[in-house]
Amino acid sequence: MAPGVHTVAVIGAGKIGELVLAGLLRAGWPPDRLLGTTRRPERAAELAERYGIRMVDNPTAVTEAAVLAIAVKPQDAPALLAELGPQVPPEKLVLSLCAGLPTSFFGERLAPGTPVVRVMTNTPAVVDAAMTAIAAGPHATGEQLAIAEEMFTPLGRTIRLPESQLDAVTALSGSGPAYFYYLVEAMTDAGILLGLPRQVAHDLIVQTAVGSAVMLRDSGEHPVRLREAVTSPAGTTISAIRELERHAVRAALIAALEAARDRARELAAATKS
Ligand SMILES: NC(=O)C1=CN([C@@H]2O[C@H](COP(=O)(O)OP(=O)(O)OC[C@H]3O[C@@H](n4cnc5c(N)ncnc54)[C@H](O)[C@@H]3O)[C@@H](O)[C@H]2O)C=CC1
Ligand SMILES: O=C(O)[C@@H]1CCC=N1
Repeated sequence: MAPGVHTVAVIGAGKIGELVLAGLLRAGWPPDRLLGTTRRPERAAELAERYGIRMVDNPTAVTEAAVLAIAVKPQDAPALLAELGPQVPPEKLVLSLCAGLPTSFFGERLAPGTPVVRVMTNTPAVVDAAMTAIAAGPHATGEQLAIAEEMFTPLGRTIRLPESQLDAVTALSGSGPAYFYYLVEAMTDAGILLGLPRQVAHDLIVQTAVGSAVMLRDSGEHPVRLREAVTSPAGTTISAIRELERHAVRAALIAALEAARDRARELAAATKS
């Protein structure tokens, strides 16, 4: 599919919506094939100026776009769908970028047969390094999944998964960048404790994170082997690893991701009350 064959409207152009619009423009989408909507007029003016795209109201987006990418917070989705759902003709493709909400949430609020594809991307989309998972809802065809894929592949990697795995994906890769930034913050603090200037500590950790990530991606080696190669007998690394184990960092990460998955489920459950 050539970029811009379909007009795409991002409904709720906040942080993620903006990343998608900017990424599609970088991928060659013509600005006149992109629309955005927001609640605040100042935000609409800012995006129109920054990207040269047309910011419209929600009903205009529904009329003019073939693909509606819903990027509001899950908590705002019920009100949005109450307003918009009855206006969406079933030949439109609805992409949900919302954490937690199953495609059935949209199915219940849209005309019967409207195709819905659930997408979970992440903020490294800003540097075309996103991880995006795509899942078909009941009425989405292979062709419609391919449209979602062709929109998100220029922003990084995409993977097709069953919808039942999307809450876990949200916990791992959707929220994932935050865990890495948290680790960088904590390791930078450690550098300060060890007497390094903050900027030096930051630069050391960022390049170490980039190098380690590229090695993980490109070497094909298991992370355990990569870690073992750093861990010399009676050396420095094993002393650090012993402390990580003593503080149950592995168990903390497992619990943290389980909590994120559970929160995704709660967000969906809250739309039923
Ligand atoms: N921030 C992240 O890293 C990720 C977020 N997501 C999902 O993306 C969605 C958006 O998240 P963010 O961009 O972080 O939130 P955000 O709050 O920055 O963006 C949401 C935007 O929707 C607008 N909005 C709300 N109701 C509207 C309506 N009725 N009509 C038009 N615009 C409306 C808000 O004004 C806001 O600009 C959420 O569902 C979230 O779960 C998914 C993956 C990663
Ligand atoms: O924190 C959140 O709810 C969103 C979804 C995934 C990343 N950020």
